[in-house]
Amino acid sequence: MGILRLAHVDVRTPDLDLSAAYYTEVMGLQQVQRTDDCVYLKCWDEEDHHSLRMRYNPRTGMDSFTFRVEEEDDLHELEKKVEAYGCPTSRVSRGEAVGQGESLRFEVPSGQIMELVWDIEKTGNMLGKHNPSPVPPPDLPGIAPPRMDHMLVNAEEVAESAAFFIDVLGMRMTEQVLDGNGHQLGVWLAGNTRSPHDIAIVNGPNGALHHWAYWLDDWDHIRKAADTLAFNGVQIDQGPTRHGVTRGNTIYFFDPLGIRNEVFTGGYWVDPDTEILTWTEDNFGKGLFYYENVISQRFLRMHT
Ligand SMILES: O=C/C=C/C=C(\O)C(=O)O
Ligand SMILES: [Fe+2]
Repeated sequence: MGILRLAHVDVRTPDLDLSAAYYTEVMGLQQVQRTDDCVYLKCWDEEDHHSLRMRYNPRTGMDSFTFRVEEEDDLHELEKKVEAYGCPTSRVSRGEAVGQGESLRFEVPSGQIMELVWDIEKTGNMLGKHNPSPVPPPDLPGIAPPRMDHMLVNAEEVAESAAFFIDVLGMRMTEQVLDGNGHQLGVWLAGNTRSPHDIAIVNGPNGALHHWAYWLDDWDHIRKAADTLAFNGVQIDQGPTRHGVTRGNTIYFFDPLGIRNEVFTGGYWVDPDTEILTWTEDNFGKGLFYYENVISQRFLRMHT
């Protein structure tokens, strides 16, 4: 019951061709559909219609992010809870969005538009369902991650936002960073997955997207991703390095329009009863970048 996992991120780009070229050739995603003003992309091991929608608009930004719920009825249950909290909701009917049926939309307390959906068009991964190969075709261009992993949004009031995701939407907190007064500066939240985070919220401007991340299967693929990024002249923001929070290995970098991407691997498994890990502000540097123990102004202040 409730929130299952991240489904897709919908962003705007002033240069659809450039963005599509980067996400197919450098990131190595599959372009699944193109309309007049939108490109739909997915990773090779994803079953859903798409995990990224890029829409032409003169201004770069995030339109919305979508989580999948476990059961059809969850949309109705969560609609009541979100309304009771005081966020107005609206329904997007079947046929209005490509690749999915009816969905529920609302603005989260930190200003981003969130969407919940159960009915997603399943187009299958690249391996098929009969005698599937364990690996994708060897000639996929670019980084070619198997799937999207998580995203991070900013909030001026992290605690208020975290309470919404936990108390109203029913997500579980796995880690948090507290300032000297015990106020949350960052929280890491999981849906019904074994991941240490499906979404994280860190202090910053309301409405902002900090990054979304693709999963890679091991640390060696992170190293190869760094080679691919450097070869293609992509601006690397941080890494390759390790997170203290989640224990994951990571690289952050920017797409051609300045949207931050991450590739991520490792991290631990969480059970529903795993205890919350807490970081103090004086260890925030290690929490984010365990080796460097310092967070750059660019990492803290650049958002989409
Ligand atoms: O302030 C940003 C914190 C980023 C942390 C992660 O991207 C992560 O844990 O995956
Ligand atoms: Fe991340």
